[in-house]
Formats: sequence, structure tokens, C-alpha cells
Amino acid sequence: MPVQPVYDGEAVAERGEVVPRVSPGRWRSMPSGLRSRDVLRHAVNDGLGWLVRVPGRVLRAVGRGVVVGFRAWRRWVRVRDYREAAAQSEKLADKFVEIRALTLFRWKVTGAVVGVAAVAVAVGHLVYGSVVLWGLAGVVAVALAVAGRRKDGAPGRKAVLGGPRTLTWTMDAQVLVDAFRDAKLIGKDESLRLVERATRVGDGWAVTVDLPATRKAVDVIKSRDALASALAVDEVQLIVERVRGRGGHAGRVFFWVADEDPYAGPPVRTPLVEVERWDAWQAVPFGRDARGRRIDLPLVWTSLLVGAIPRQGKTFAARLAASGLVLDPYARLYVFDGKGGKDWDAAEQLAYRYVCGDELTQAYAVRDHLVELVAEVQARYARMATLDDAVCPESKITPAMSRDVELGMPVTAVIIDEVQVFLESPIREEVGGKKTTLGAYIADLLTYLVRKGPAAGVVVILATQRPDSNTIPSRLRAVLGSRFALRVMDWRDSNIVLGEQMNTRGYDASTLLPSHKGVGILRPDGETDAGADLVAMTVRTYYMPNTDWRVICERGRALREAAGTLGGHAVGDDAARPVDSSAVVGVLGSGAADAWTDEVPELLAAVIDHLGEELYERDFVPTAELVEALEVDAGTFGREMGELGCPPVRQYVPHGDGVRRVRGYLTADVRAAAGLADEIGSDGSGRT
Ligand SMILES: Nc1ncnc2c1ncn2[C@@H]1O[C@H](COP(=O)(O)OP(=O)(O)OP(=O)(O)O)[C@@H](O)[C@H]1O
Repeated sequence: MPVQPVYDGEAVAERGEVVPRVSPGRWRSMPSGLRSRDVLRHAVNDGLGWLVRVPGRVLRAVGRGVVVGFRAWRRWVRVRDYREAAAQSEKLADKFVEIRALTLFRWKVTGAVVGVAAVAVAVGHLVYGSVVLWGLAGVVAVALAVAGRRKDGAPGRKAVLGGPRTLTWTMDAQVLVDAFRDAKLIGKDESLRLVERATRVGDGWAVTVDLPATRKAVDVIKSRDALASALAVDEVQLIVERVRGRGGHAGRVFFWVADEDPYAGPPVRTPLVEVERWDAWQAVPFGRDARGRRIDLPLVWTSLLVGAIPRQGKTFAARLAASGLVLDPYARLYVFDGKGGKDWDAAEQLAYRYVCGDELTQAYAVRDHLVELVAEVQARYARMATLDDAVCPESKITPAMSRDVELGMPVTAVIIDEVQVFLESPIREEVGGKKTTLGAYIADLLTYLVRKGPAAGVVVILATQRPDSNTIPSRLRAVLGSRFALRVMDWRDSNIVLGEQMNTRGYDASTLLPSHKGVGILRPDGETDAGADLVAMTVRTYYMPNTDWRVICERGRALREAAGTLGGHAVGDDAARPVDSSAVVGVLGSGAADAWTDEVPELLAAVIDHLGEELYERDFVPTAELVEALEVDAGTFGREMGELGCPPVRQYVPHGDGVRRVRGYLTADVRAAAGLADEIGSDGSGRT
């Protein structure tokens, strides 16, 4: 049989020379992993995308050229420059005849040029045929396209950004550069350097860029809104992060653009429902970020403040944090619910201390339990000092110590929902011979627990629907480690929850959407892994409705029963432990001395007594009302109030069908004069 010649050889995978669209310098600086097929594929995609877009671009440029040309001709023929110069020197009337003559002349020139051109074209057409027409059309089109081309820095949005921009920028890096310029994040003559080309990550596109020298990644994060606008996506779709650590630097930004609203989908159920037990020392699964990454929240060693306007998922978030502790049989829970609903009643079966309601008796109960716990923290420190180094290497609780029932130092969580109910209580209280209010006393006890408690195994979780500066005193806020702000009313409230000036760093919880229940900005404690890399992040909490919460609490009780750790309220033992209250007052006094009220002047005390709860609810109280209620002389009252630091102000109050302007006092001034207010406005928050 005839056979084909047989060749001897070796297969060699030969790579064609890839000519990248990126410049050689940029190409060399790319990580080697990127100089791969992916890059070639992107380059081909880019090339094809560019080719497809060329005809449209040219047509648009010609269109713009026609407009530009027409406007230039109209300006010329109407002698606009001469006319404007004359108008400016107020000689328009004098020059009127001259301008008219010039206008007429230019019209004539236009007519002559058009006439000559038409004749020339007609003759050319007669002599050489239609090739002249085509040639001329080509030349004119090129001239118009050049005149109408997009120039850098031209005002208005780039036409190329119209339509589905999320995809456009992934194919054409120039669009990205334009977006950065539009958002004023880079200058007109500056450009970006792509560290990694746009790649598909989750349900969106991710890209890492290097900013020009001297431009900072933090500024991009700050101006996330402007960038989102330039890319025509909603802010919630755009995640901007600084690339830190290895491979990162102050000018390297990673950003990710979701295809659609990442929080629009159905909420994800908490994984803790499926878990038999949990270790309180492990971070609790808290939620997911926009990219769907799981965000865990460490609780031991830190504390948590959750703030939001009503119905945004505050209780849900606090319960999520609590559920990790519920499922650890060695953790002890103090649950105080200022709302008094059924949100927390499932926790009653396992709580060591449980208070539910907003009455005065409940506020006293909370106070007493906190005093007991402060004393316990002191006792724990004293005991730790006597322990062997092998058991307690530092003056800090360890996981083994917290699980040693004999030692009696379990991880203890104080969870207070609607904490403002207790913190705002204006009831007068005398502590260690000093006059204060019940609310201020509770704030001091909490401040001590948040500051000194973590090392002794105490975790404080506070939730409030009134995150204003009066509710959570700044001395307490300052020591709360982790913060979670769901939607709030304005940037001031957001800063109160998240920390000073967080809005200027690009984190403002008032911009979250009302429909995004359970979505908030989490600022984890600086000591956590997440905190080291990120200042804050937007998180959607896991969904844990009441039914799941009940299941978790029942499991928590069963675990405690099995471990023999059930105690306190859960077994019907609410008896207060004997406490050395003078020792408690001693430690509080040293920690928050500045917050204590000294003798409140009698006149102010009378005003405060008259106002009661309204001292915090009302902004303004008319002088007439106070004079009548306190039965004092108006003149003397006004003078004394002024001396006490309460100047009278005039405000409009409802009167009959309309309003009337009357003299009176701001309750904020009264509170400040009585030493009841904390440092109002310390974070830029305005007062009434
Ligand atoms: N992660 C979530 N995903 C989806 N929906 C949620 C999520 N968290 C909370 N919600 C919804 O938000 C509603 C309000 O939640 P929650 O009761 O926690 O609000 P709240 O801020 O505590 O309100 P209030 O101030 O009235 O107590 C819940 O009924 C729930 O349906």
C-alpha cells in the first residue's frame, strides 16, 4: 500500500508573539501571572470591541463636527467677537453701522464661496464623474470628524458611557480613566495604571488600579459616590477598597462593581440555625458583604453598639451577635430589653439575668444587675491576681478559664436592646453622696463594664434607635469597640454610631436605602483581622426571624442543662448577690469623675423636677410656663437662669391656630447647666 512519508520530530508548543494593547512599560510592570492567555483574550476582546464601536464613533464625531462647524460659521457671519467687544466697551451703538456692514459683507462672502464651490463641484462632476462627489464627501467627513472629536476635559458626559456602562468600562480602560476624571479623582492630564484587568468576581466585575503618584486611595474611597455617579451605578453596587499589605500601597485601589443591587435578593438565613453549639471565643457569623463574602464578628475582648432608626433590623442584628453566645453553654447572658416586646422573650429561658420593659422598676432592676456585674468584674480581677501563672498568664481571662466552672469566670454578655430607655431616665439618684440621674448612673456602670470588662470576659452589646449625642454619652461611646449602623436619619447620627468624621471617610449610614432592611455599615474593632485592613464595610446581616431565634435559644438552654451551667433567672433565682456598693462607686468615680453631677443648683433642680421626662423629649420650654409652675418672680428667675448658664432665647410655639414667638429656655442648656448632658456637639452634631 502507498504510505505517506514518516517524519521524525518533536512537538513544540510555540507561543506566538503577543502584542499587548497596553504600553510596553505597563506590560512589563504587570504581574507575570497576568501576561497569560487571559490577557491575550482581553486584548482580542478589546480590539474587537474597539472595531465594533468605530463606525458609531465616527458617525457621532461627524454629527458633532457639523454642529461645531455650523456654530463657528454663525459666530463668524454675525461678527460675534466684534459685537461683544463693542458691547463690553459700551460702544455698541457707535459701532452699529460698522457691524452691520461687516455682517453683510460676510454673508456675501459666504454666498460667493458656496456659489463657487457648487460650480466647482458641478464642473468636476461633469468632467470626472461621481468620484469627485465621493472624494469630496470623504474629505469633508474627515474634516468634520476631526472637528467634532471628543477632546480630553470636554464638558459633559462621554457618549461612550451611555447604555450598559458596567460592561463598557470592563472592555475599555479609557472609560474607567474618564470616570475617574469625571469624578475629579485624577487630573485632566493624569491616567490610571491597571494592575489587574477587569475580571469577573461573583456577580460583578473587579479591577485593581494604581492611581497616579501623589493621588491617594483613601480619597477615592471618600468620593465613592462621585465615582459611582461617573460609572452610572448605584453607590451600593460599588465597593472600593484600598489594597494593603503585600502588593498594596497607598495609591492602589481595588474596586468591584455589582451587576445589580447586591442587597435586592432574598436574605440569607443565619448558618447558626444549623449549628449544634458554638464557641463564644470564635467570631460569630454576622452577615455578608455585597460580594457575598461571609463577615464574622468577634465578640470576646470587644463590645458592640448597634444604632438605627426603627424597623431597620437593629434587634435582628443584636440577636445575631447574641446567638453565638447563646449556643455556648459556658457563656452567661444578661438580657435587658427596654422595648418590652417579645423580641427577646425566648432568651429568658437561659438568661442569668433578664429584664423586659421600660418602667421605672425595670430601670432600677437593670441598675442593680449592672452594679452586681461591676462588683463581679472587680472580684474577677482580684481573683486573677491570685491565680497561678500557668492558669492565668496575664491579667486576662483565657478560653480555658472561662470554661472552668469552679473558677466561676464565664464569658458574660450584657445585651441591652433600646438602651436609650434606661440611659435617658431623668430620675434623680444619689450615688456615693453625689447627685446624678438614674440614666447617668447606668451610663457610668456601662462605661466601666465596656472599659474594664473585656479582659475579665464581659462583652457588652447595646442597641439603640436613638443614636443621638444625648442618648449615648460620649464617654460610653468612646470605649465601645465595634459599631454597626443600620439606616439612620442623618450623617450626624451615623457619626455618633460609627465614630467621628466617618462620613468624610466615605461611611455614612444615612445614605442606606430604607428598603435594605438588615443592611448596615460595620466598623469592626481595630483589633480584629477585618479591622486591620478595613475601616468599615457594608454588611447585610443574616436573617434570623423569631422562629429561628427560638430554636437557637431552646438549644442554648438544653446545652446549659447538659453542661450544668444553667443559673440565675433561668432557674428562677433572681436574688441579688451581696455587693459592696461603696467599692463600686469608688471605681466608677475614678473612671468617670468628669461625668458626675455635683450639687445641682436648687433653681435648676426645680426646673428639672417640673420637666421630668420632658427634659429630654422637649427642645424648648417657655419662660411663662416655668414661672407659673415654679411660682417665682419672672425678673429674678430670668436673671438667675442667665447666671446659671441658661440664656433666654426666643422661639415660635403653637398658639391657637397659628404660632407665637415667646421667650424661653432650651432644654439642652438646662441639661448642660445641670451637668446632665454629655459633651453635646463634640462630634460636630448640631443642637436645636
Ligand atoms: N437581615 C435582614 N434581612 C432581611 N430583613 C431583615 C433583616 N433584618 C431585619 N429585617 C427585617 O426588618 C424588620 C425590622 O427588624 P427589627 O425588628 O430588628 O427592627 P428594629 O430596628 O429592632 O425595630 P424597632 O426599633 O421597631 O425595634 C424585621 O421584621 C425583618 O423582617
